[in-house]
Order: sequence, then structure tokens, then C-alpha cells
Amino acid sequence: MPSVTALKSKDGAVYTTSTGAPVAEPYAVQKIGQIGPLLLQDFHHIDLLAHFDRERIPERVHAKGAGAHGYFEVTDDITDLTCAALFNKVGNKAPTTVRFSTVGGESGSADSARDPRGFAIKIKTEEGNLDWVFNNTPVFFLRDPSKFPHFIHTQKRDPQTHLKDADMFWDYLSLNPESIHQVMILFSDRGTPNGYHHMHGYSGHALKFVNAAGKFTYVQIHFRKDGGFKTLDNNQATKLAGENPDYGLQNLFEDIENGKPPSWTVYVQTMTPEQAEQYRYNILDLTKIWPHSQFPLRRIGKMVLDRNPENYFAEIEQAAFSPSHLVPGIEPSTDPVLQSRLFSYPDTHRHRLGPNYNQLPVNAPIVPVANFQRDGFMAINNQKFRPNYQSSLLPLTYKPKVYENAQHELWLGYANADLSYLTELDFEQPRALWEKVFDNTQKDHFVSNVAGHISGVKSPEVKARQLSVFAAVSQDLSDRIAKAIGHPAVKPLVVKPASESVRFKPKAL
Ligand code: HEM
Repeated sequence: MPSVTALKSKDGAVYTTSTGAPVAEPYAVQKIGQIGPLLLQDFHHIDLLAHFDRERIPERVHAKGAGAHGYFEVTDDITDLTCAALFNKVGNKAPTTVRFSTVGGESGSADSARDPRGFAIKIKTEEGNLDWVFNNTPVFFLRDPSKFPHFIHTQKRDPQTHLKDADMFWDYLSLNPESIHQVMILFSDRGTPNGYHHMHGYSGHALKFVNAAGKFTYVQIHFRKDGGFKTLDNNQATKLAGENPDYGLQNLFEDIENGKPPSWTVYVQTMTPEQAEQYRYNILDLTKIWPHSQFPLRRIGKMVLDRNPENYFAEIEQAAFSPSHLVPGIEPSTDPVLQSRLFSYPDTHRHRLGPNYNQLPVNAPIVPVANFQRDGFMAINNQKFRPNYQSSLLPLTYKPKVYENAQHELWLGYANADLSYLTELDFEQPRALWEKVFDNTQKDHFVSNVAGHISGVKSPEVKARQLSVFAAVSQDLSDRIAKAIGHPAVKPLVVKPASESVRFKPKAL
């Protein structure tokens, strides 16, 4: 066999240590005599092993993913809604990186798992990075952020057996019935998207767009896949999980490589603060959608993914998305789940990637950064000679910010308190899915998908409790699942009437 060391590099690259010193033989190890031991002076060998020992970084929640680069383009004038520099002119284009993901599995798990999909977007604008860290479903399992670690633990592995566990999965969901809307979507065929890039993306949360006059509007953002979304049924998803667990990753890479770049048309639904105060559902509650009939989609842009990463780890694994990476003109609402997320993501980035994660090339803004942060591990851009304190000798420019709507804040206090209550309002939208949206095939699939999963539950209390949650959506739905798993019919969970919602109280003051 010819020696690889005898070949010539095509691009002139010479084999070196990490300090750039050329090395003649990559497998050579310095040792005493023919049989060793090895020598401590062998920097090349220690360099190799010590780096290998540190190759793994912590997996993120949403550990398995796929990503690509492309651009976001503004297609419509929305300067009445936001003063964000990105949107100041139709035709503006900004470089964009996206990472799609599953949630519950590890980095090697199957792309076709029944699981929500993450849809994380980083748009590099002339006023800094704008991250939209979305999912493929318009709602979420909870509206109380303190439940999130509990919830995620039940989707991951049991602390003793280290197995996925149907009992803890349904124990959590049945104890926290506000999850039912997301459960209805998760166990439909939408719970198993066909690959990563044939799906829509949704903000779920209400965000705020603020215009140049300081007036804000609540928005929900929708990325709608051009050509529509595609799903797998349970049988196809299970088969793919065995035959090609990286199906979604491969598909995205090959479509881009073969000149079929996926694209999305981007819309907003808008709601004024006054409308929010009157609206039937609490807009800080991300277990609810805003019906399109009342809040129609307004087009704002398009996104195209047309470039694969040249290096997956550097460009996708190290990408750090956060709902708090925002730009002037786009702000968070006071939704407490969103508020908690604003903290949680950069906190995990500092742990996962280090304090200077925003200096890594994939995360670095396209505009210069000027502030008083310095040093720490991996300070790639340490701002040269710029003073590291607020200096009169070399001052910075400060851009003023407009706005506030103090009146609306009173309502927000009640709206946040309202999130602790479970009322009949929580079952209206899931019921509409069962009664009006699902056709007969979708109903059959839903019942069989839930039955297949819940029949693995050992605890009789957990099974009965989740059936009572389904019965609160529809007795017919609960009875069909009960029949499929050989369980007696269960009565609906008793919940407070819709009128007990407290967020309308300010009007009575
Ligand atoms: C209190 C609620 C939540 C908390 C505390 C939370 C926390 C986290 C954390 C710590 C990560 C890992 C980030 C990283 O290591 O880079 C993550 C990933 C992610 N989360 Fe959440 N999350 C919450 C709810 C949500 C919701 C409601 C959505 C969607 C609307 C969402 C979408 C995502 C996505 C897409 C990722 C993957 C991002 C990526 O690809 O890097 N999360 N979440």
C-alpha cells in the first residue's frame, strides 16, 4: 500500500502541529529506543491527544440538528410596524444561519422521532444579530417557565434506568393539562415532520414590533415553507428511524448541494395593545394561537437556505441562538416563558461555548462591536486599544431609544397572574382541532399514535388522568383512545369556567 505521506497536497497545505510547525510523520511518536516509554518533550503527540481529550462540548437541549446558511430578504414595507434597520427598505438582504433540531433525543438520535422541531434563525443585520428561536408548532406545552426543566426531564431519560419512560412522560402531561393543545399536534402526523426543511416555523410567543414613533404592536411571526409542509405517518417514521436515523440531516444537505435550496415566505399576525386587552385568549399564553380569520397574515419577507456549512462543528454546532439577541425595533413581550428564555440561552451558551461565544465566526455580528467587555477564555476580538471603561478620551456614540405605553402595563400585571389558572378556555382550541381540523384519517392516526405510546404506561392513575384530559377536549376522543388500549371510559377533568379568567379585571377598576 502506498504511504499517504508520499502524496502531494492539492491546495499546498502542509501538515503541522497546532502552532504551525511542520511535522514529517503524523503517526510518529518520540520514544526511548525501539520500545519506549514515550517522551514528554514530544509536543506533536501531546498536542494531538490533549486536543482529542477536549473535543466534546456539552450537548444542548435540542441536541440533534441540521443547519445551513442563506439569506433573509425584506419583500414588503412594514415601517409602520417596526423601525428595525433590517426592515427600513424593501429589498434589504441579510446573511442568515438556521439550525433545525429535535428536542428529546441525543445528538445521534433519529430525525424522524415524534417530537417538536426547533427552527432557530440568526439574521445578521446592520444593527446587530436578530435571532428568532422558533419551533415548528405555533403553541407550546406550558405557559409557566418554572415547569420547563420538569417537562424536559420527562422527555429525556429516567434517572435510574436511563431509558425513555412512558409513565413519566404522561405523568407530567396529565398533571399539567394546559399541555393538551401541543399534545394534540404532537400526536397527529405533524408530530413527525418529513425531514427538517419541509416544515413551517412559528414564534409561538407574542413579540413586539416598535415603530419610529415609539408605538408598539404585538406580533406572531410565521415562516411558511414554500411548497407546503410534509409529514410522515407513524409507520414511515418508525421505519426511517431504523434505516436512516440521519434522514433529515442528509436530505437538507443534499437538496442544497443539488441546487434545490429550500425557501420560506415570512408573515406576521399583528394585534394592537388595545386589541390584546379585549381578546378572548391571553396573548401572553403560548398554549394558544391567534386565529387567522381575526388576525390575518401579513407578508414581510422571504428566507432562502442556499449554502451548506463547510464545517458542521464550527458553523452549526457552535451556533448560539437566543431569543434575547434582538435589535432596536423588535422587543420581547412580557410572556414569562419568553422572559425566562431571554436569560436561559446566553447562560447555557456561556457554559457550552464560553463567555466569548459571540466572537466565534458563526455568531459574530457583521457590524463592529464596541463595549467594555474584555478578556476571558478565547477572546478573539478583544477590541484592540479601545478603552475598557467609559472614557472621555476615546468616547463611544450612544443611540437614543424611543417609547413606552404605560397604560397597558396595568393590564399586563393581570394578564401574567391569569396564566396560573386552568379554565375551559384551555380546551377550546384543542377541541377545534379534533372536531373541525382533523379529517377521519387524521383522527384515526391520532388515536393510534396516542394509544401506541400511552399503552406503555404502567401506572393506572396516570392513564386514567390523561384520558380525563382528553375527555375534557372531547368525550368521543377519550373513548376512542380508551377503547384502543382496553381501558374503561373516563369522565372529563373538571375545570373552571372561562369567566374565571382574571386578566379582564383592569376594566372593572
Ligand atoms: C422556559 C422555557 C424554555 C427554556 C428555559 C428553554 C431553554 C433552552 C435551552 C437552555 C436551550 C439550549 C440552547 C443552547 O445550548 O444553545 C434551548 C434550545 C432550544 N429551544 Fe428552548 N427553552 C424554552 C422554551 C422554548 C420554546 C417555547 C421554544 C420555541 C418557541 C424553544 C425553542 C428552542 C429551540 C429551537 C432550541 C434549539 C436552538 C438551537 O438550535 O441552538 N424553547 N432551549
